[in-house]
Amino acid sequence: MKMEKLERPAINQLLGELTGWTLDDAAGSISKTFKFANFVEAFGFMTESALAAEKFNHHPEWFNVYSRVEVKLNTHDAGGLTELDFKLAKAMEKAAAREAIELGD
Ligand SMILES: C[C@H](O)[C@H](O)[C@H]1CNC2=NC(N)=NC(=O)C2=N1
Repeated sequence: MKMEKLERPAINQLLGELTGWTLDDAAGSISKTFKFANFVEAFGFMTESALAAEKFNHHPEWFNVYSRVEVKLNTHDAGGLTELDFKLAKAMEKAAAREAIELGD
């Protein structure tokens, strides 16, 4: 997996393959707030995402209250976004889809 910091055209292309993620250009990160039906579903999502994160050796910055999980992804080693962030974002999308109900942003 490449660890080069991505430039804006590549970021826009990869962002287009995701749903509901926001680019913070200044911070060099992407964010999404996942909302579930309850804490168990939110935590199921976090558990599955954590396993993906370990597999990729790429870890999210996130904040959970009850059924809401706010996620921010960037590559601190590269000082911005890399393909790893988008790989993890896709894995998190899959993990969210596997929970019974994802209420959206
Ligand atoms: C030493 C260790 O492999 C690195 O610090 C990894 C771990 N997980 C990571 N996670 C994220 N999000 N960014 C990184 O740069 C990163 N680096």
